[in-house]
Amino acid sequence: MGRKLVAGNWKMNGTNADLKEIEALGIAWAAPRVDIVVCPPATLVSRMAFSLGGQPIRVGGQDCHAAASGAHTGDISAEMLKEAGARYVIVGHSERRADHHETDDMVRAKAEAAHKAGLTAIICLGESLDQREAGEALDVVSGQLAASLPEGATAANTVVAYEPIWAIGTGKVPSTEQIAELHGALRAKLVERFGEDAKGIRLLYGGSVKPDNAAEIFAVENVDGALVGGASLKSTDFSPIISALESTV
Ligand SMILES: O=C(CO)COP(=O)(O)O
Repeated sequence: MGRKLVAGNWKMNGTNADLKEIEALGIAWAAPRVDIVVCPPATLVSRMAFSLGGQPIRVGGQDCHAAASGAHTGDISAEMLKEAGARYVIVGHSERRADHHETDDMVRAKAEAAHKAGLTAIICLGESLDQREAGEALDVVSGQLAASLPEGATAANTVVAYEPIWAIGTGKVPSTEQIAELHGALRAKLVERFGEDAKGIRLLYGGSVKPDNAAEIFAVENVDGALVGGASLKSTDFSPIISALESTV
C-alpha cells in the first residue's frame, strides 16, 4: 500500500483570504507521514500551489473536462490543472453527477484525461438514501466502480472515494460496519479486475468526516484515508483529522 491520504474538497468555497489556512497547514505539516491534498476552486489552484512552494502538501482540482482543449466554454482540462500546479483531480463527485448530469461514462473519460495529463484521479462513488434504504447500496456502488474506472487505473494514478450521498454535509455517518462492508467489497472488486496492484489503490471514505469521528473511521479495515468537505476549510479542523490518520501509521 502507498501512503495513506487525506484530501480536502473546498467545493465552491474559498477566496484569496483563505490561503492563510493553507499557510497554517504548511507550517503544521512540514513532514507528514501521510499524503495531504487540498482541492480548492479552480480560481485558487495556481496561487495555492505557488504559496505551498516546495512543501509536501499537494493541490488538486475538483473536476476536469475529458478533452485536452477545445470549444467547451466554462470548462478546464486536466492539462490546464497540471500546468497550474495540481497533482490530483477529483472526478465524479456526487454534486457534479447531480448538478451537471455526469454519467459513469463521462466520469471514466475524465479519469482517463487526468491520467493522460499525469494527474492522480480521485474517483467518487456513493449511493443515495433511497438506494441505501432499498438495500441497493452495494450494487449501486459496485456498478459505479465498474463503469467509472478506466482500464489504465493503477495504485499510482487512481484513488477511489466512497461518499454516501446521504452522509455529505449532513452530519450523518454510516456505521463502521457499513463502511467496512462497502470498502471490503470495493477492494475485492478492484483486485478482481486489476490484480494485485489494486491492493495499493487508496480507498477513501467521505461524508461528514470531522475531528471527533475521524479516528473511529480510520480504524476501519480498507479505509486508507478520507475525502473531507466542510472540515477541510479551516486548518484547525483539518489538522486534527490529519493527526488521526497519522496515528494509524
Ligand atoms: O463531499 C464531501 C467531500 O467531497 C464530503 O463533504 P462533508 O465533509 O462536508 O460532508
